[in-house]
Amino acid sequence: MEARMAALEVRGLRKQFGGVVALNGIDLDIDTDRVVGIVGPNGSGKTTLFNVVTGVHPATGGTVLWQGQDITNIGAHRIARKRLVRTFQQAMSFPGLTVGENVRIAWEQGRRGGGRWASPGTILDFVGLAPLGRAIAGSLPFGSLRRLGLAVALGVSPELLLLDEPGAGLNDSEAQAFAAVIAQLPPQGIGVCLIDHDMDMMADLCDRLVVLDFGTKIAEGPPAEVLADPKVREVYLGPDKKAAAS
Ligand SMILES: Nc1ncnc2c1ncn2[C@@H]1O[C@H](COP(=O)(O)OP(=O)(O)OP(=O)(O)O)[C@@H](O)[C@H]1O
Repeated sequence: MEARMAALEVRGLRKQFGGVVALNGIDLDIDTDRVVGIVGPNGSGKTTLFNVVTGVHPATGGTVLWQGQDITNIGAHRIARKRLVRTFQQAMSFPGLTVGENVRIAWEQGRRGGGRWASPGTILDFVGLAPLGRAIAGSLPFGSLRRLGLAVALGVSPELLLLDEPGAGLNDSEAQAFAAVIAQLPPQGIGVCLIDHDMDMMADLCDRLVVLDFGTKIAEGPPAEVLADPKVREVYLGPDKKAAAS
């Protein structure tokens, strides 16, 4: 029987910035029917992984396959057109335009080659921004701006969405509401891979966690299993505190 391929297959991915090895041979499979979380301490290579997979930075070595095609180093715009889309920590939009106009621009881009949304309004409904469609984007409170960032990313009809710290800066109830929207993406056929430091949210939301440390994958699996792994506890708590906590 032929082995089934994951939508995104990362093999031996390496990235060096001068003498700094940010990614040290990462292997990763990601499907589009799941929420996969990437966690790890500051500087462990999470954002660099997103940047290299989506062509923002060239890889130093290794390969990235998307739907069976080698997309390593083909450039960020070509990768985004293949519906492998990332968001940045800073929500992006045209601040002088309305919320609806921002989403329409992305939706029109996504419609070329067959978008999944019937109209910009369906995206606004999905992310809970419909009542704010006529508001000027630049005037939105932070929580709504985050939703707009998601709506714009969804507008281009991703099959896999890479979200970099979507919960950063949100209060607890905003983060919970945002997580509830993210959880609805895989049932719509949109896979999610996200980076976040909020371990409670990640444990609730993710089907699988991948843990990076110094550019190396040190653990991967269901959240409860991964968070109980002594290697992971050591990375987060340190060897002394791990002993005290156990
Ligand atoms: N553009 C760059 N130029 C030089 N070094 C970089 C660059 N981007 C990342 N690095 C280095 O690569 C390593 C991994 O950084 P990265 O931002 O990927 O970590 P991270 O896990 O996303 O961290 P954080 O949780 O703080 O966002 C760090 O040592 C960082 O200083």
